[in-house]
Amino acid sequence: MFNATIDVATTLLFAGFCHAMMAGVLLLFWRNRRTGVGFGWWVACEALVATGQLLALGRAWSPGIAMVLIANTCLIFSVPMVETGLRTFLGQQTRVAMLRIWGLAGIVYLGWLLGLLAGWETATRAMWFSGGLLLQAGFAVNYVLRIPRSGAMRLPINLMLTSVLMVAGALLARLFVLAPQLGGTYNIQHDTALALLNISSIFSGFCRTCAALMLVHTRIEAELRRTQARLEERANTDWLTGVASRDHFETSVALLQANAARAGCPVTLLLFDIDHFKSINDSHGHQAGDLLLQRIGQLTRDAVRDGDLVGRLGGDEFAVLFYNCDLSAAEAVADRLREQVKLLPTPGKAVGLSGGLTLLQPGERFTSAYQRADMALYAAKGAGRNQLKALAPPLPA
Ligand SMILES: Nc1nc2c(ncn2[C@@H]2O[C@H](COP(=O)(O)OP(=O)(O)OP(=O)(O)O)[C@@H](O)[C@H]2O)c(=O)[nH]1
Repeated sequence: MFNATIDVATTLLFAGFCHAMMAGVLLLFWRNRRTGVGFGWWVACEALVATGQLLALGRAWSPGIAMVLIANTCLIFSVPMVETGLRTFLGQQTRVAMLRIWGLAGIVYLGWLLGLLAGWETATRAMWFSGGLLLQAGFAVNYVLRIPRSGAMRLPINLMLTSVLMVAGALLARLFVLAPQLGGTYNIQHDTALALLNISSIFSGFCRTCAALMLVHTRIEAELRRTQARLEERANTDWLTGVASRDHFETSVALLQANAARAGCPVTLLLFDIDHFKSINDSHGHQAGDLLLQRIGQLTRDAVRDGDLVGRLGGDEFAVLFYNCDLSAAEAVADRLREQVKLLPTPGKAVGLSGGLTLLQPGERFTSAYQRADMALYAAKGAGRNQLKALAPPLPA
C-alpha cells in the first residue's frame, strides 16, 4: 500500500532554496535603486527566512546549539520585517508601531532563549516559538487589513494580506497539532505540521515577492505619469505668462475648429501686440517688460470665456481664439481688453495694443488664418497703433 509522509528535512531544504531565490530576485531589483524606501526590508526578510530554514536543516550534520540558535534568530526576526517594509514603503512608520513590532519580536525571542537555557522540552519551546510568531503575524494581518485599497494598490496589498494570512493559518494549525504532545514524546523529524508550515512559507514568500515587485512597479509608474504630466504642462504653457505656448496654441486650434465645424458655430482669431514694447524694455528694463507681459496675459485670460484659447506666439505677440463667437462680438471683447491695458500702472506712459481679427473658415488651416489676422494687425499699426482692424475671409469662389 502507498504510504506518503512529508518529511521536515526535505521541506526545509526546498523552502530554504525557494526563499533564497526570492531574496535573489528582490536583490536584483533592489540594486537598481529605483525601488524606493522599504524594499530592503523585504529583501532582508526573504534572505533571513532562507538562512533560518537552511541552518535549521544543517542541525542534522551539526547537532550543537549554535545552528538552532542562529536559525531561530533569523526566523523570528524575519516576521517583523514584512510589516516594517510595508509601513516604510507607505510612509506609515510610526514610533509606536515600530516599538510594538520589534518589541514583540524581542519578547518572543527572549522567552524562547530562556526556555532553551532553562531546559524546556522541545515541544514546549516549539509551542512558545509558534505562538509568538502567530501573535506577530496576527498584528501584521490587522495592519494590512486596514490599509486602504484602491486602483493599482489593491492587488499587491491583497497579496501581502494573503501572505501573512497563510503563515498565520499554518502556525495556528501547528499549535493545534503540538498542544496534545506537550509533556509527551515529540519527534521534530515527524512533525507534519512543521513540514506544512515550511511549505506554506514558500507560497507566502511567493505572494510577498509578487506584492513587493508590484508595489514598486506601481510607484515607478505613478512617478512616470507625474513627470510626463509635468513635462506636458511645461511644453504646453508659456513659461512667463502662463497662457498657451505657440505649439500648444497651434495644435489646439485644429481641435477647436473641428468641434466648431461639427457644432456649426463661428470661430474668430485675434492677434495683438504691445505698441512700442521695445522702448518699454529699453527705458525701464527687461523685468518691467516681463511684468507687463504677465499682466497682459492675465487680463486677457480674465477677459475671455472658458472655452476660448489664449496663447503667446512669441515676444510681445498674443493670440486669442474665440470659440462660438463672430467677428463683431470678438472685436467688442478685444476693444474692452485694449481699454483695460491702457489703465495698467506702468512706469512710463499708458500702454497701447494693436490687434487684427479674422473669422476662420470651416476647416481652414491655422497658417492661412494667421496670415490674414497678421495683415489686419499690420494695418492697425500702419493706421497709427492702439486700435483694432478686422479682415473678413475671402468669399468662396
Ligand atoms: N521683456 C521681454 N521682452 C521681450 C520678450 N520677448 C521679446 N521681447 C522683446 O520685445 C520687443 C518686441 O519689439 P518689436 O517686435 O520690435 O515691437 P515693438 O517695440 O512693440 O514695436 P511695435 O510692435 O511696432 O509697436 C523686442 O525688443 C524683444 O527683445 C520677453 O519675453 N520679455
